[in-house]
Amino acid sequence: MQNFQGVGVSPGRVIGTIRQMPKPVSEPPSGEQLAASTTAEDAVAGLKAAAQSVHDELKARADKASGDGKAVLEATALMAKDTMLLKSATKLINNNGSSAERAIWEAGASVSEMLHNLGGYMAERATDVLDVRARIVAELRGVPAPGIPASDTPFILVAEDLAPADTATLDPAIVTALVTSGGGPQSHTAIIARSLGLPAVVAARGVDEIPDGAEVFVDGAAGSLSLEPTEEQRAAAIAWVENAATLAVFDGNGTTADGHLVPLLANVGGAKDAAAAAALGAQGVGLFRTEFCFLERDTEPTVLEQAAAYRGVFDAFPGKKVVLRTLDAGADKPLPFLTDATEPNPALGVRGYRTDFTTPGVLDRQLEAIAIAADESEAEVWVMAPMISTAAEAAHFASMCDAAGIKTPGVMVEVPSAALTSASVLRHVGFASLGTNDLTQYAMAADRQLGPLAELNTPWQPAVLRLVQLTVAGSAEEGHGKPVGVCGEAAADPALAVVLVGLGVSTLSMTARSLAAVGTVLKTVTLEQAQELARLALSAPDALDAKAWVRAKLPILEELGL
Ligand SMILES: C=C(OP(=O)(O)O)C(=O)O
Ligand SMILES: [Mg+2]
Repeated sequence: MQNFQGVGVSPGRVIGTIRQMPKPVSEPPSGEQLAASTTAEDAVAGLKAAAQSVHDELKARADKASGDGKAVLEATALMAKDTMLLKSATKLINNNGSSAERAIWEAGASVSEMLHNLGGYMAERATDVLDVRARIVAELRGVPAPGIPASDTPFILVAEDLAPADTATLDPAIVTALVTSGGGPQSHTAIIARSLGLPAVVAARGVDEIPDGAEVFVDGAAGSLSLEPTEEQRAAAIAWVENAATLAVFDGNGTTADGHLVPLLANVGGAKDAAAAAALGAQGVGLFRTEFCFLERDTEPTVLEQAAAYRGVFDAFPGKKVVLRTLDAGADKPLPFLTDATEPNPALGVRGYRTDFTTPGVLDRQLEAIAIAADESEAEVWVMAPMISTAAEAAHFASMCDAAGIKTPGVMVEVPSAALTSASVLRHVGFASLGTNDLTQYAMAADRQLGPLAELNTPWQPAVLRLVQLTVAGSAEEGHGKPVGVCGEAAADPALAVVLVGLGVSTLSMTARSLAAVGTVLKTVTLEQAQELARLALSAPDALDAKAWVRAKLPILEELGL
């Protein structure tokens, strides 16, 4: 039995056969000409046939898909027959003697650029053209199409990493687990896998070499993949399915065994997520990532457009708390109307609240939109700014909220300086929410997207836990005791959630899929036991020990496969 070890990012135990994600299609060399044995006529016919078969394949998949995936596939299928694309490629073959591959590559680039420049809906199609040209080149070369392999039968997907666009067509009924050789635990792939409830392991070196069709056992909590599953592993996979019912529904009551209340909230990116989170029992929203409503936009949305988007989330939680985060543009979430794509070091650049320094006015207008939406809804709306570093910034943000008529301003604590000075930061605002994804990245100086740094980049690092403890202590200083929640991915790890409660965190916000698991485990410990586990984790010499020591004291995790 051969084992591959990575970092577990979403629990679940499954057995299945693997399919490797095809490598991205490489660019045909610039100036590549038709082969001597091929006429331009033949090349054009070959190109048309390849485009037709790409269209037919995508159309067949669209017919079977539903929801967002169906729409993406239908739009891409249509693009494969786009006359402008094929005409300009034909011209390059006939006039320049370009190879069919090179011709479609160049034609795709210019059509994509033209669509991009048109803006709005057309600009959204620009990436579809690039996807289609890569598929046509793959078809011409006779190699597998890029993207998630099409299949009618379930499989375990192995990839170097997933691009955000791949995840739109990820069907959890077909892909039963996800294992990547790259990607960090706070990467986009990891966050998506958790939100789909898909068992997932990242940064598992060597898995790219496993042949398609090999039967494997994946343990998403342990972060492992094993070839030739044992009888014990088969039994564990069956037990996971049986436990799934317990872990599917949260009873809407976050509490420790002795009745210490810890509201369990959801992280959402828009109205659809919010409705799903409400259905899964979320007690409110602890992080509404507003930039997710506008990731495709080149231009700033109007105040009314914004108000409508925010209203969609507020309306899913009447009478409940919704913590909205103002635009966190930059680094892993670029917004062309706010961020400078040429920054040499975007994670340390003008991102989050800092965009107000360089593009003043956008934040004021966002606050105006939030106030309109909050006025019209029954949700209890709290508003926080991302990437606050100093007490002066907190004070400035609070004054902006006040001017907009927003009553509960807060800050995200995700920069170590804010954690270390939380007493003075919190003096100006009503609450703080710890963003452990960025707090870890900045405390450990480790890019959250990078697979090779996965061991550094975990919120189990005692240094990160100490920053959490200091943030809570700062709030208790001077007796103001303002609430400090956690909305980073750390809150979705049931063992770490217990530690966070022990450190004095008052709410936990996570992908809605994790609510039931976190709620179930939290109910098995008293507040005093959680505090004891927090002390244990803080005393560990490193992240691996902190995690192992705490997990050893929570046998329910192993029982449920978490
Ligand atoms: C919740 C966080 O924000 P994001 O992941 O959107 O940066 C965080 O940094 O922990
Ligand atoms: Mg963050």
